[in-house]
Amino acid sequence: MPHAPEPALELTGVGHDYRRDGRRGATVPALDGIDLSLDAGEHLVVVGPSGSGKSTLLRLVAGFHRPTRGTVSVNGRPVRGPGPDRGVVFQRPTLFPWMTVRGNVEFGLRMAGLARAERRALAEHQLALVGLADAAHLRTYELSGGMRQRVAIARALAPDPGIVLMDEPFGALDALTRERMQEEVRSLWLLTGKTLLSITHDVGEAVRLGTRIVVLSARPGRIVLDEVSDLPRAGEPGTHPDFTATRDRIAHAVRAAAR
Ligand SMILES: Nc1ncnc2c1ncn2[C@@H]1O[C@H](COP(=O)(O)OP(=O)(O)OP(=O)(O)O)[C@@H](O)[C@H]1O
Repeated sequence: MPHAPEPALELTGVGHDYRRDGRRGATVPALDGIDLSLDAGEHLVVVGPSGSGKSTLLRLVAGFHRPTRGTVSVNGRPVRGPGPDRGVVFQRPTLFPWMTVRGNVEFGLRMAGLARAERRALAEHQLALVGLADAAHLRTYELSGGMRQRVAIARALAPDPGIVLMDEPFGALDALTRERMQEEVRSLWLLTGKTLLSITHDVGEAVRLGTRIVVLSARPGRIVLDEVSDLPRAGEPGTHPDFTATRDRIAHAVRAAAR
């Protein structure tokens, strides 16, 4: 019998406690009892009230922290630190202002030791995918917020990571740009077939983008709802007849989780 493919992401019995500064032994329980298995090509969106451990979950997958309990694996390999198999996009893109757009996208590729011509070809491909082919020569201070976030996405995608992690990627953008970026990320996901894990406060965004939606409870964060959705694969998810009912159900779960 053929082997089932490894999950793209697997969390088993994951818990995380932060140590409180200056108080020996005192800890803040941020996450507890997280079991999650995500298939390649899915887009998992994590929602939950403030302080429910969403960013902590993403940081554990990114390898910025080691879990206090349990294990995190990406493509069957335990996560022991940050690595090129995971691309990260933050809420406020951390771009290098002295570099051009292309230089920023090439940065990780240069660190990985790729030759100049190869770096350039990959960067140009990614910039075209995010609609910035004509902006490659600009400095990042010449860009709008949405353009900066597109550069950050191109940079995360360039090394071809197995999974892309996005921590509130549109949280700092105005409503119109945010909507446009949601649509762009959905198209990019359909086009590239990448596995994505993102975090948002916006339940509508979660339903528009997530093929899997997980709701975390308030501290410590535990999974209170884990739902598969086909909406992002179907045309314009915001106009789908199931959109409103799904959004209301998830919003209700988030409100209940905050109590
Ligand atoms: N570095 C840290 N040291 C101590 N406590 C922390 C640290 N980072 C987060 N916490 C605490 O862990 C809990 C979970 O935080 P986390 O940022 O993961 O939640 P979140 O759901 O992403 O919140 P938000 O939606 O407000 O960004 C919170 O109570 C927070 O105060």
